[in-house]
Amino acid sequence: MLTITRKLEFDAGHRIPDHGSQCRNLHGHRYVLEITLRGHINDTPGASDRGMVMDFADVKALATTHLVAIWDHAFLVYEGDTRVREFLASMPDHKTVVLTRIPTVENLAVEAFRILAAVYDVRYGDALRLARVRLYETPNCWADVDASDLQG
Ligand SMILES: Nc1nc2c(c(=O)[nH]1)N=C([C@H](O)[C@H](O)COP(=O)(O)OP(=O)(O)OP(=O)(O)O)CN2
Ligand SMILES: [Zn+2]
Repeated sequence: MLTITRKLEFDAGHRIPDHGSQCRNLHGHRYVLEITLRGHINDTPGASDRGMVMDFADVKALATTHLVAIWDHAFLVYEGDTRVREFLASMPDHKTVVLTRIPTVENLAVEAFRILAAVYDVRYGDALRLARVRLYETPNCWADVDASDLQG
């Protein structure tokens, strides 16, 4: 078994409602998402992905469908942030994602892990596991969620 990692990027707005400093303001980030998968190298003769744990193009496609396309250019808002939710709802067709937790990078990384882990569980079972999600909020700030962090 070994791991591979695919990096994707997306832009999103957020705020941390009770933050004591400037992060309570509406602002955005170019988030960098690193998806790490653990599996065996495919050695099936003639297979398109022979020699690979998973084709990076397929890693990208799955993550885009189930997460990145949904969060990209959206405003990620805490469900309890009623003032901002009302404001966003007043704008026709605004792309808003309502989250059950405050959109810190820690909570977003956990949510991303849960979404992607469910996708890999259904498709691949034990053959291919989501091992880690790393989410950068800025080049200097990030959160890691490892599979062992969410067990139990
Ligand atoms: N533990 C956390 N701390 C902070 C979070 C977070 O999600 N988890 N988020 C923020 C702000 O939203 C913001 O994204 C961070 O801004 P800032 O501290 O300014 O980050 P920079 O990398 O731009 O900092 P520099 O000092 O400019 O390098 C705050 N805290
Ligand atoms: Zn921020």
